[in-house]
Amino acid sequence: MNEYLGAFAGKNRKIGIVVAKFNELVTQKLLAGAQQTLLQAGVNAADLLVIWVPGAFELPRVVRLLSESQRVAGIIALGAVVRGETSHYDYVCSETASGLAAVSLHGPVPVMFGVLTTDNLEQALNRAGGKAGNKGSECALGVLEMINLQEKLQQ
Ligand SMILES: Nc1c(NC[C@H](O)[C@H](O)[C@H](O)CO)[nH]c(=O)[nH]c1=O
Ligand SMILES: CC(=O)[C@@H](O)COP(=O)(O)O
Repeated sequence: MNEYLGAFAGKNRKIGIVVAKFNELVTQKLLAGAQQTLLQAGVNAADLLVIWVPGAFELPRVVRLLSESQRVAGIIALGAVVRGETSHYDYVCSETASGLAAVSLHGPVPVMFGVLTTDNLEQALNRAGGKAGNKGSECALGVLEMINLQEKLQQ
């Protein structure tokens, strides 16, 4: 697990975790998975900056502000978008995904897409520490890898 730390270790650089409150039953589990994995990898708890937003649609703006703040070396965006009766789901998913992708592509730090987009709550829970793993934990390993890659490519 420590191989993920690489250039990150000993730099006291922070990792931002921006979490949507909507479907908090799920997103709390995603956050716990991300935090546990980062701590197991050797990141200090004091170097984790957790910010809550109302829903997934608000993730891109706050992630962009955090990215541009120069306070963190990488960001994990966490959310759970569960299909309802209308097309609202489609717009929330597409705009959240494209917004976060733009911040990761054009901003100064890597952004991990940890937003579940599911047809029902069961599918979401299965991906937040259930039988299909924990998307938050996956993003934690990914953000460390991306930080290290960026460090090497910018040397
Ligand atoms: N239905 C879900 C939402 N909807 C709320 C939006 O994300 C947004 O907060 C609202 O449209 C106001 O701008 N958000 C989720 O994260 N998950 C959902 O299932
Ligand atoms: C993803 C959503 O915004 C969704 O939960 C909203 O539900 P509905 O389409 O029934 O209004």
